[in-house]
Amino acid sequence: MKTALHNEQIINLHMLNREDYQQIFDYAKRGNLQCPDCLGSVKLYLGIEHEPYFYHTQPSNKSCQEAEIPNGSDLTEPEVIERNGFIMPVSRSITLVEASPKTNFKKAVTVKNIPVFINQEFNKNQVDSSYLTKLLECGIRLDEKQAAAVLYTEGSLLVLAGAGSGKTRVLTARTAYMVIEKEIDPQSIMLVTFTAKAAAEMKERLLQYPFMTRSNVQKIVSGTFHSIFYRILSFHSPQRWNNQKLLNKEWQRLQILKNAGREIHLDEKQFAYDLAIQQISFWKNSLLTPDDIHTKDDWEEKVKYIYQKYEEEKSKKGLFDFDDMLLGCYELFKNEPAILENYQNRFKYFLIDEFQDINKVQFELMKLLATKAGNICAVGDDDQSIYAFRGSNPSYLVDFEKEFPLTTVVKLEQNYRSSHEITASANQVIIQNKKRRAKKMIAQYKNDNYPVLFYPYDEEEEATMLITDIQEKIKHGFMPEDFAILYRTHSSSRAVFERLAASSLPFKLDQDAESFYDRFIVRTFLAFMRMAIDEENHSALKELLPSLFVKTSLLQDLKADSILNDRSLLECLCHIKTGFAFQEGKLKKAVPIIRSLKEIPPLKAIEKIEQEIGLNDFINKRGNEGNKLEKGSDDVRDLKVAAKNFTSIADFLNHADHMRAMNKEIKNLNKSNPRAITLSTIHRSKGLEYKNVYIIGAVDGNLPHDHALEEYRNGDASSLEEERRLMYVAMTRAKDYLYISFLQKRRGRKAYPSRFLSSLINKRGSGQ
Ligand SMILES: Nc1ncnc2c1ncn2[C@@H]1O[C@H](COP(=O)(O)OP(=O)(O)OP(=O)(O)O)[C@@H](O)[C@H]1O
Repeated sequence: MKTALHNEQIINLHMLNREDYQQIFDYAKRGNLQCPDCLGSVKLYLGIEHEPYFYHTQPSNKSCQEAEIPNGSDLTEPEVIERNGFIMPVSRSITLVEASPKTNFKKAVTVKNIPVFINQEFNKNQVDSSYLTKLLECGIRLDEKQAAAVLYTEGSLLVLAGAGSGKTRVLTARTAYMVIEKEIDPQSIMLVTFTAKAAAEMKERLLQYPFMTRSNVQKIVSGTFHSIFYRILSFHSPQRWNNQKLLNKEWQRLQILKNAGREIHLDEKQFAYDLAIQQISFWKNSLLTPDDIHTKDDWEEKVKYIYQKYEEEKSKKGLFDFDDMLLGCYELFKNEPAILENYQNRFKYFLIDEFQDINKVQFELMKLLATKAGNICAVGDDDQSIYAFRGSNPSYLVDFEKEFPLTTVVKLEQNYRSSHEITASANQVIIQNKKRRAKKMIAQYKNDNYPVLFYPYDEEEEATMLITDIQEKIKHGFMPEDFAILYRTHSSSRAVFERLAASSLPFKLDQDAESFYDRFIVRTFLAFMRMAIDEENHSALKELLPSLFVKTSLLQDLKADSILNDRSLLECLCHIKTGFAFQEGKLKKAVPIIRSLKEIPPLKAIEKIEQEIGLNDFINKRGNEGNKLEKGSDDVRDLKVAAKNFTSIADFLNHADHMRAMNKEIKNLNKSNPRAITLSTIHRSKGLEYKNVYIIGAVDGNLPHDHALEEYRNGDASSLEEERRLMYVAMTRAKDYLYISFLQKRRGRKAYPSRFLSSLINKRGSGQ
């Protein structure tokens, strides 16, 4: 059904402006739409599988007729007027829409452009081994390549493990084989994982192997690089490496850097300290002291200066950061050969997971320890290297044989996770990267569920469409834990969070994911609106003062003025003495503008704050515009998209407060709920798998991110390749169903499908 009644007026989906679909969806949700025929309540379907249509919420007694669209030859645009935000034909009839049909909706398409599936019987153990037979008896099956990697224990081994190829299975089966079958002392095995969670999972899985006892598992030295090397350091000098001296909070490090920055007059608000912190960590992990650095530009020169000062300050106070744990151990081994030898004699076998994410200091440490015994097994996938910003470098994996010339290489190319349709699509994306080791994932099965590419109008509709899809699937038997919604940066998840929060679906999100409405620039805009509806709002005033370049210390004067002269806090801004006539003039002008905000919808209010109060200046200074990933100006665009749904600022503010509270509640409630939909950045989803995966915001500027596109335009393709790997990681999390959203508008601007996927849409494929 393409028509419905709203306030006695016909709404026809063929006539509706594309951007109004969401609003109609919301009207329907509130019960404000009727069937033009039986006047029963109808809703709007806005999902992925079908084009939008109205449907009865209760079965209708009548067999309702569709309000027909004339089948005329008149395809000229009808005369239209705008009413209640909707475009309506001027001469319309209630039951008949006199207009030419125009379908604004772009239907979802499926990926078809992939090779046919060839059924291959790979999962047979062709290697004759009693160990493999024992494993099979316990239900643990290894394919030929996996078996080869498990049984090869002496010498250096590189396991190139494609996504979903069972590297965790290989690492655990190999460790169990060494301990149980080869009777290798578990204390001589070092098993390094990328996260503490992975280490715990590895131990848990090891216990499932025949004859592996808890005591054996506990004897294996396993953990992250940081945990293992920190244990070594604190054993040798517990005073120096006392964890009380660890700078474990980012603000602690920032404070030292900002103090150093003041010496060279760096503007605290404008200088991108968060990037500087990353750059310093990158240098440290690359074993570069300030003296080794040849700066590329003025920015790096400044970062180098504060890096030097940061190191001096730390050593003066005996403090250390996470990077120092690895550097400290590296220095210990270099300076104390006897200690190094001791560890070289103790550890005989090294297994390193996620080798593609290793950085220089980690690589050098492993080399120091492992070269003597020579039994090193590195497992990784260069296509899943996504931590370059932390100093990770896939070239240690790509060029592994240069450092360990007698290496045996085993390629695991069978993908046990995803269907052929998903695997082949992901292959097609990743082969376009130039810097990689050639390999190809081969799926074990096909299910005819081709990845779906869908075209929401904007972020709001994207959220609605995928929640509709999830609800439909749950009705058909899927569980909430079968779903993951993945995004490039956390800020892209605002609309999805809001839609999920309004539904009854359980969902979980990263513990460090702050609410969109808690972001600094967003809070500032909201403070203006709060002040407009409550002129005595003390905390809102405090929050907005910096954006007017008024010192918060003047807050006391404002309060005193308010009491003494009996005027509202907002009014007091007109009388405040800042010492600058120009600024006082601006404040006088700002007050009536702030007051006027309460009369207008929130979207208009945001524009007014930007343009008439002049917040753009403030955003330029304080909005982290120097940042690569998260800029204040982008937050303002996101805020406008969110505000579009509201007609009054009071409602919008209530909504924002509710969402902030929900963010905290959801994080507490579903922290460890295994029965929940996962909302996650792509980075955090690594290593995980779900039956259904939705990748949202797959458009140029987001994935690939703008910063990578800019670097590519300047001749450096490495970030773009890393972004493509992110897309690959996201796609390969899906087992059975994969949905990718091509927003038509992102942050209020026209958006274009991610260039990474053009080979899946166009027959001829694409370049970078
Ligand atoms: N030989 C096998 N036969 C059947 N299933 C297997 C086999 N090996 C692994 N699997 C299954 O394949 C899936 C992927 O395995 P695993 O999580 O170990 O992959 P991975 O290589 O670590 O993936 P990624 O690197 O993409 O995170 C798991 O569900 C695992 O149980």
